[in-house]
Amino acid sequence: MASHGGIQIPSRLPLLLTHEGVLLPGSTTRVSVHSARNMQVVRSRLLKGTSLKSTILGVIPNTRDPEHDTQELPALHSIGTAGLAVQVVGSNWPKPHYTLLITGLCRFRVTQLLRERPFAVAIVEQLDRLEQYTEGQPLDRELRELTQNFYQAALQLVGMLDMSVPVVAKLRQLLDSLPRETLPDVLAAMIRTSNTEKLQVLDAVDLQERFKKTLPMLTRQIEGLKLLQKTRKPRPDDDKRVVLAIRKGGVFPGRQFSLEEDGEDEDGDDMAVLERKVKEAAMPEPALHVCLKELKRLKKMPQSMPEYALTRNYLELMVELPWTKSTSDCLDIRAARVLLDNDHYALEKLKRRVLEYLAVRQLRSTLKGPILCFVGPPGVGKTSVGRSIARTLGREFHRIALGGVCDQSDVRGHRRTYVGSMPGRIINGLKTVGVNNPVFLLDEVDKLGKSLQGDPAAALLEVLDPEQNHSFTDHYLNVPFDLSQVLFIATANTTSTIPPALLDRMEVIQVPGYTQEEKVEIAHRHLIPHQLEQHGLTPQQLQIPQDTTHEIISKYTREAGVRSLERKIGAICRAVAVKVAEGHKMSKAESPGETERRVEPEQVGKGEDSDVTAPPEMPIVIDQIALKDILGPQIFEMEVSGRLTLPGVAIGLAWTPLGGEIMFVEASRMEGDGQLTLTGQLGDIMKESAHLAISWLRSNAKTYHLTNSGADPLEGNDIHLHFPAGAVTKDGPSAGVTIVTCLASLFSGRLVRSDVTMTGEITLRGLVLPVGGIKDKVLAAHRAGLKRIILPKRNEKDLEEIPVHIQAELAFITASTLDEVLNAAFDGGFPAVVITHPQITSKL
Ligand SMILES: Nc1ncnc2c1ncn2[C@@H]1O[C@H](COP(=O)(O)OP(=O)(O)OP(=O)(O)O)[C@@H](O)[C@H]1O
Repeated sequence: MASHGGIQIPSRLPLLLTHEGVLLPGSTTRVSVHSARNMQVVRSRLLKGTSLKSTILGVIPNTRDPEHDTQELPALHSIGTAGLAVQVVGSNWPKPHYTLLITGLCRFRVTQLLRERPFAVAIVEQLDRLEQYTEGQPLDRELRELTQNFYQAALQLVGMLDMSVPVVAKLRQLLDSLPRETLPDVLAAMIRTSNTEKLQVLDAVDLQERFKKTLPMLTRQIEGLKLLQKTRKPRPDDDKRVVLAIRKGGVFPGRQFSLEEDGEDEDGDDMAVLERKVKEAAMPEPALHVCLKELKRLKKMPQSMPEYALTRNYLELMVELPWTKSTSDCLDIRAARVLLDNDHYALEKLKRRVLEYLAVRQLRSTLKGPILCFVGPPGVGKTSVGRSIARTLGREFHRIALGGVCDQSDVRGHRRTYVGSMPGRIINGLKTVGVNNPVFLLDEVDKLGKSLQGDPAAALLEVLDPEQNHSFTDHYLNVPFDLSQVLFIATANTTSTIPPALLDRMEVIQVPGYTQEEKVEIAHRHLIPHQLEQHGLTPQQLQIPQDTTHEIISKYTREAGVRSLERKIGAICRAVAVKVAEGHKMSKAESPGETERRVEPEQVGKGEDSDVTAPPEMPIVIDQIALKDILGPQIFEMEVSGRLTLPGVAIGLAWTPLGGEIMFVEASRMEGDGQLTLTGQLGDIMKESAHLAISWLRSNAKTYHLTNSGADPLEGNDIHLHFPAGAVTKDGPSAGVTIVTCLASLFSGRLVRSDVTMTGEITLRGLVLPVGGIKDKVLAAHRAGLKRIILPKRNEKDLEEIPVHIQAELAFITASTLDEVLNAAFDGGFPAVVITHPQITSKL
């Protein structure tokens, strides 16, 4: 039996014949066992044997053992490696086989093959004679140098491997602890070498020769790694890693790149990056303090913990917030005026107020001013004026839609203890714009809701209050953020539903609806060019004359703003775009008849006939017929005419958040016992107005001849008052005069003038009090084609707001008493029998 450094292999060894891979001493490899002979070795030696000796096999490389017993054993490689089978794994699928894990012990030479079946057994001679080292014999100089060079190269190689510092340190330790003579075998097994090369190493029985054979393989590997590193793109934080490595004392020759294992590596990196970002975010002291604390916690947390992600998200938000980042204002009032004028037609009052506001801000260079709140019907340009303000100031713009928000945490965020907690809309907005002085448009403040989750309006109070908002604390952040540089603008459709405390902090600027003419101008200056651009059309392709715009406005839209007008123009553009794209002619396209009249007469008859592939005549001009083709039959009609043909109907004017409206009031009388029925979804104030009106008429019935026989017109009668469009809730006192007029018409049997409309609150004594929303109401009357408007006398001043050309088309009658109203509402007046009769009042 041969011996070597404590390893002693039996002189008779069962042979395992392998054909893939070469087992070298000092390394461990997996060997797949399929062939009959090898299977027998496993079964009889490894599975049955119980001694350590039986687990030592002679592994002969490069031999394919024949599948069938009949076939002769091929010539065997004379040198093999004695190996210790440390693990046997068997499987029956797809066919019975074993996988062995074998550790190479030492070389041997086959001296005599004892038998071939059922497995080969040979007498062997242990080859590795390494006593020179272990027994302290002096090495010859060449071998010593070789060994030293090899060791250095091995160190260099380990240093170049892309592994974490601890792994490299371990490898280094291993290199130091191994006897030097084993290094060629160990490293040849580790590095990228072919089977032939490994076979050469195995065959190099002489140690010196073995060093000589393996050293070039090692240097080749080092060169290869160097090349790889050169071609590899340096990562942005490579420098930092090297610095980190130096600090940790982990410098290895040739090692310049990553020092950590991949997974750990990225994480460690990320942490460092995050930490750097936290320090660079220029946050105020309290926020920085919290961040550093969280960062410390995060470093200790395993990634699998749910809190890890939460804390990380928090930190990432904190570093993204614009604590000190801001844009510089570039306000030039003259330029602002031009810009506002260019962006918006009309809106004079609003633009004037905005300019004043900006001018004051420029002079005082402070933000502590009122918060502007634009109140008006939808589509009148409130949002877009807000956007223009941001542009004039050169600031970022962000719109926060508050419609339907009924949870405090929408504004102020959720506490971080909640799963899925988020910051509120204010902080989110700041993160989006990335600066701390944007223009925030709080859209639809009047539509804030309330719920069990707290009142969002209360949270907004803090946001909007210049005294408090420098330390606004979002629940998610849990540290104050200075909002004092943010310019807040609010919009609403009505002030009535804005919480009073919020309204108190804002300066309301009413934005009334547009007149027909203004809408036409807006359409031609802004909406049509914008829609053309949106649809990829040019004015050379599509023209919409002013008459057509008038038609669209009066027949297809009924709104105070211009939003649905814009949509209709969009619909026209789409229809034309299809025609342009198809190459069809708009005129005599496919079908004769109406379609052929879609263009102006001059374009018809220019040889278009049935040429469907020819491009359409440019520009395509939308006339009334083309309009009907595209938008369909008109949607709205002047419904006034025809409805005033019976006594007991009058037209009033109402103000709604959507603008002014004309409102019909109908009354009918039937036999009964003096009951009053009111229908049409009326609010309390409206009901009171109805009762007031009835009372006044009853008390004045005699004066105006409203009864046939008795003193009370209600005697033996029930009265039903109806306000059509019952789906819409109506409230407010301004229908008082209309109800009186309607009932007066009913009782007197006279028709109200068909061109008259009115508004005004009444008192029991017959006085007419002023009401709001005059401009919107007048515009609605004008839209509806009514010519005569009865207003409370004290509202006369509001007429100034009405454009002159509209005033010219309307007759305004101002009244301070109901008597004046009735006289103006009926043709030929509404005379009282004895106007100054002293008994009238005494009858009350
Ligand atoms: N005076 C105007 N000049 C030019 N364009 C206008 C004007 N008024 C409104 N517009 C245009 O009308 C469209 C609707 O306006 P915007 O969205 O600002 O309405 P809004 O008043 O904010 O409505 P909402 O109350 O529904 O939010 C926009 O495309 C806007 O450019």
